[in-house]
Amino acid sequence: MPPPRRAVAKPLVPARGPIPVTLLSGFLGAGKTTMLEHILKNKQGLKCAVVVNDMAEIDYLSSVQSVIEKWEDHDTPEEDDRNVSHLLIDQIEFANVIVLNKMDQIGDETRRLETLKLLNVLNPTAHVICTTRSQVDLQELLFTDHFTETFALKAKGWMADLAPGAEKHTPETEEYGISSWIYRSDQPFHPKKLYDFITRFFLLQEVSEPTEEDYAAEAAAAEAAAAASPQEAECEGSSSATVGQKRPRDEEEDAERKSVLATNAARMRARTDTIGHVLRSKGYCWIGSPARLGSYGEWSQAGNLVSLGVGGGWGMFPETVATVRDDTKFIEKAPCQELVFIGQDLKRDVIQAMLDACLLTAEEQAFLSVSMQDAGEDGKTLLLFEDPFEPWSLDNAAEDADWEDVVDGDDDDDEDEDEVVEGQ
Ligand SMILES: Nc1nc2c(ncn2[C@@H]2O[C@H](COP(=O)(O)OP(=O)(O)OP(=O)(O)O)[C@@H](O)[C@H]2O)c(=O)[nH]1
Repeated sequence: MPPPRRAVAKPLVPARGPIPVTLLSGFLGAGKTTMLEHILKNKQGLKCAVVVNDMAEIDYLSSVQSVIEKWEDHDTPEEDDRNVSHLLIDQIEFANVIVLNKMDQIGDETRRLETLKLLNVLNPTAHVICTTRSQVDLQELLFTDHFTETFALKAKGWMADLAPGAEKHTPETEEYGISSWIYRSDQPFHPKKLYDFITRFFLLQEVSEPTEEDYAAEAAAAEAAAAASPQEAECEGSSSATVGQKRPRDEEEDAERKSVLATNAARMRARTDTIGHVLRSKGYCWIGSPARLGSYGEWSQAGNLVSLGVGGGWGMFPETVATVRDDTKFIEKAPCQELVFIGQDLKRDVIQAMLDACLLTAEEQAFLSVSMQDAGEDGKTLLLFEDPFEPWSLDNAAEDADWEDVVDGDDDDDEDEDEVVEGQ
């Protein structure tokens, strides 16, 4: 009698055609190598080539179970333009499949559901798979044919929230206190008040496009460093006599780092106590300085860090992606505030009241309108309110916008150019 025929698994990938690519990313220790081994040992006839891009310098060890705490504790803005929180959130928002590994490490069912809920709010369209030792059905992971740029853009929960009519879909009940909420206003912020709000609760990282001068300064610095390299080499050599001892510069850096961490912790406490556990906020803001009125500010917060910089002119406002089909489109947008807040036990009323208090008062707005009307084209150079933010590079942004359209004018002839309104 012939031996029974062994069942041969159906290959996942067709013999011909383009080679499918799967991008696997995650923090150190998440279980990527374990997953790769699982993939490479597959019994489904799947032949895989692996290209590794090791980002070992990002010193981060976390299972997603502890994501909430890690977001708060490991912000290191000086080491990476995007801090660890932003990196983690970018990965979650971009993914079309999220593998939540090390489930054996999550003993608490509530914690598990809380994490799943959070992932769903951050990225409502991703397929989430819970695994232990990365044991995932490869059908769910590879060759899914899910990726399109539109899908990746749409995946961002905050963008879906900003889409017209999206609020209707927000569930009334908030499981585990995790929710998203939008702050909106059609009035500009007072720059100093907004700055104070941000720096009371977060670390602020101002993002600016490099200018021609920045490039020139960078090139000059590189040239100077190259010219000075023999001396530097000498210095390095002499420091070998003090092996094992910390150089003064290291101590200074340590002290600075400790101070950043202390500030971080204090702001996190203030934030949680006052406005709730804000994990993510993102959107567009409008700042009432004459030089900024024609541009929207792009606001992106994850954990302790708020990144803020000029996004573009209001005439080039990106259409919310939920309405985008194949391409990114731009629309004319009336200047406004649209900030999505995602978090746990958000104190919406407090955030609403505090941000409302950052808006220009009716009196300030009238003063702004009149001053700019009177100053004409020079209005953009007026400094009407204290503005601690770094100047925005308007090369690619507000120069294109018809900034005068965004300010109501009247016939009052107040001509106090360059006047700073004290105490406002
Ligand atoms: N308890 C538990 N341990 C796991 C699980 N998955 C992986 N591990 C272990 O976690 C450690 C890290 O796993 P790796 O697969 O090396 O993680 P990685 O993401 O490749 O790590 P890096 O290469 O450092 O980025 C190893 O000791 C694994 O055996 C799991 O589901 N549960």
